[in-house]
Amino acid sequence: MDEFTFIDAIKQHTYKQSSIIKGVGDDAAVFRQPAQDVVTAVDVFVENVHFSRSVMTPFHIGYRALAANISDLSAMGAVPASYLVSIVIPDFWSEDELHDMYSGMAELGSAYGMDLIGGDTVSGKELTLSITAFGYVNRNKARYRSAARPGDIVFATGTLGDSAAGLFMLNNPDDYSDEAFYYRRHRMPTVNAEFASALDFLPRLALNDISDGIANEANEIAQASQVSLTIYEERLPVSSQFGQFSDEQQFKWKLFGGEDFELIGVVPKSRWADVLKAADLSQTRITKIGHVDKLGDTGPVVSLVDHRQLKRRLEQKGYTHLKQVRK
Ligand SMILES: Nc1ncnc2c1ncn2[C@@H]1O[C@H](COP(=O)(O)OP(=O)(O)OP(=O)(O)O)[C@@H](O)[C@H]1O
Ligand SMILES: Cc1ncc(C[n+]2csc(CCOP(=O)(O)O)c2C)c(N)n1
Ligand SMILES: [Mg+2]
Ligand SMILES: [Mg+2]
Ligand SMILES: [Mg+2]
Repeated sequence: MDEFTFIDAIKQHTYKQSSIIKGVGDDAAVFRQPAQDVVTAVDVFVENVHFSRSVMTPFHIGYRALAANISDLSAMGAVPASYLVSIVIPDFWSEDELHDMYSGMAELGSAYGMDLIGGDTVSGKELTLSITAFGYVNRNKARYRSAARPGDIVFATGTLGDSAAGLFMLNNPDDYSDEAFYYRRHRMPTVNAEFASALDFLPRLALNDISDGIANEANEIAQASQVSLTIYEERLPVSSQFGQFSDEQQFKWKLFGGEDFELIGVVPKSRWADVLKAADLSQTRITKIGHVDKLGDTGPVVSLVDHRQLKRRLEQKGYTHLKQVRK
């Protein structure tokens, strides 16, 4: 198989999105979307940073990479439409493994009516996958981190910490309950695109997707909106068997674990009932986890009220790349 046979094998022969004028097969793709705003995001996934072959099959690698991108589109309130895929492929990856990786993307992409419209294929030392996703949102309805105001409600979708728990369980097999559930939450995370776009009617809403851990994303909202946030530890939503892990693991995973691809949102109190209705329609679990406060004397702060009702600062830590000091 060479580069061109490979491209031929993974290319779609028809496109679901009517906006696509040219997909795979020329120097670039072309689409037209006159009425809406186009939302685009790119993320890169590197072997042994974002995934390890010991616990992820090629199918899962593809699936989760696209999930991370759809999650960013959801966090903007956009409806997913199409994606580009660039890969660096080591020699030892087989044709079947590559096709399985594309099947992982195609399975999730198809569920959201998305088309693969292009990409790039090169050989190299370490498997690296970069996906650029496109979505649409009604004009001026993209949801920004800067939309939070004092008095608003802070909420989260789904449950937190499951992906980090799943990764830990995959690496440290033991006698746990609900293993399959946690494995799946890590390998095939749910995304909240229907819920986010169902909130289109709201005049004001801030959203952020939880890729690095809610402590990080809550701080991003506080900084972008120039407000402070208070979050109650006891309200943080966790899965039914989460209690099987130590207190320390639970605390670390639900606040700093990341890769849950759930959403943290902020809405005016007066709109909470509308959010609950949209969540019900899209069968999304949502939980009120805190509120927005005025900017503190020292700037935007996120506080965590713990199970003993003690309030402390929730630092912006989580999964951060480039941590080492470099010149
Ligand atoms: N190398 C880069 N060049 C240009 N812009 C970048 C680069 N890296 C990140 N950005 C931009 O910085 C902002 C924050 O990016 P970041 O990757 O932290 O967000 P995210 O995709 O939501 O999070 P994550 O990657 O953890 O899922 C985005 O606007 C992104 O496009
Ligand atoms: C082998 C392996 N080691 C560690 C992790 C955990 N992990 C990697 S990247 C990331 C944050 C999101 O990344 P980004 O900010 O690049 O979107 C997290 C929580 C993993 N999944 N696999
Ligand atoms: Mg990113
Ligand atoms: Mg994001
Ligand atoms: Mg990150």
